[in-house]
Amino acid sequence: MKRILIKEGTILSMKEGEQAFTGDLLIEGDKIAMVAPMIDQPADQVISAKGMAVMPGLVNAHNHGAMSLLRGFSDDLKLMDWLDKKMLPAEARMTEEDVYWGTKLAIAEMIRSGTTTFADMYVCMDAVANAVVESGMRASLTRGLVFLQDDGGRRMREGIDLVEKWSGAGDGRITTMFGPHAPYTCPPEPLREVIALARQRRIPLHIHLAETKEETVKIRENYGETPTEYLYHLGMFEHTHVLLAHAVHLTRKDIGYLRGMRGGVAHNPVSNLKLGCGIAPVMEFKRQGITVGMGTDGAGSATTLDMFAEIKAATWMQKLDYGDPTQLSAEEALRMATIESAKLLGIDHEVGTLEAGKKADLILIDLNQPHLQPIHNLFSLVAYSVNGSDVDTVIVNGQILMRQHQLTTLSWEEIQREATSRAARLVEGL
Ligand SMILES: CSC[C@H]1O[C@@H](n2cnc3c(O)ncnc32)[C@H](O)[C@@H]1O
Ligand SMILES: [Zn+2]
Repeated sequence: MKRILIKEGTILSMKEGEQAFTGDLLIEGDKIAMVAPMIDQPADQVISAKGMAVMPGLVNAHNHGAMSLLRGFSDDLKLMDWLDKKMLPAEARMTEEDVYWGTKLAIAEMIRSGTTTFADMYVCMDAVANAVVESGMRASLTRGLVFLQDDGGRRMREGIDLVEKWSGAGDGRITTMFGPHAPYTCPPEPLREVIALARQRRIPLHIHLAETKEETVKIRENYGETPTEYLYHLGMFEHTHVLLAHAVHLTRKDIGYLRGMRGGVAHNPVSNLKLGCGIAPVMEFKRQGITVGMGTDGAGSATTLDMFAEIKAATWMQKLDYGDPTQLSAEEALRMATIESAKLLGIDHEVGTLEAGKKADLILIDLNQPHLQPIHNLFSLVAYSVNGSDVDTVIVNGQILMRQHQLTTLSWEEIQREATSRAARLVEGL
């Protein structure tokens, strides 16, 4: 079993109530064996973390990885126009191979900016899973289910195939969910079916909820309810772990329906800002004891997959919304991007904090840079001043995926070549 010893780092464990301290961390195989001020043990590889922050890898709780091929193709549109007129036509041209290379492009970007786990909702999930297995990343995978046209059950079958074929693959790095896309693309009957299936098989659900005002108007026209009430009355929040992406437009009563739910909300601040969707009631969710994690959404809307940008945006949005800089502190935002997101994915027993017994998913951030000195408070520095490009080293499941900014499991030249030509073909004439 390989032993990696990380020496003299500034450790930000993200354990509740623990402050940063100078110390060492020992990895044995795929797990953290010890975190302490000084570890004097033999190791196969010693990494000096002097001048570096050592923290849990970031957990991106909502993404559509292969949409990185559509980054920058269509901006400054309303969500429904952006989706219906631009994204869906381009996605209709996507082959399995496009999804594979688009996902690899996303994974390369995520590793380079310190993300070690991502939740992905997309199509051609064999391609996504292969990209995850080969890269060494950790992921929660979902086949997105749009039920607007009858396809004879093909999409649902693909969702079940994903769960049966890939749960636990990649040495346990892959978990799966069922993914009804959104209230406005899922009528009651198929939604009831997928909820029943999730309950029967004990598989979580991943769904977009109340992202725009237009969605609330449409669902009221169709069903006479808010999007949250619609899901609640179909029984989605009973006995099922649910990951709700966005959750921007909820009434007080809606938030009440979520109280006590399993799972929680994946907040996507940059996408919400860029598409002008609104500000999610993050502080109210937290007050009601609802878990709130963080994601980027796809690069087609967020434009980058840098979770450090999301952390900043999340805090700024709450401060602005309340006109009060004490709202959503640096530490709270960092918790959302690590342990709270891990809870949403149902893997908080494995990742999200640095402690003995958990999987060795961690990042080293180079603090020896002008914009990261001096160091008064590490939570503040990491939340407000660090950028994704400051991440030096990334380890997932005990495997080094990036060392001194160099990817070790992926060929950037190959990804760049494939992504460039495929992206051009997807958008030609659209
Ligand atoms: C059927 S796979 C997932 C599906 O979701 C689309 N998508 C990407 N971003 C968003 C968003 O912000 N709201 C709703 N749907 C979104 C993506 O284009 C795929 O078609
Ligand atoms: Zn999304």
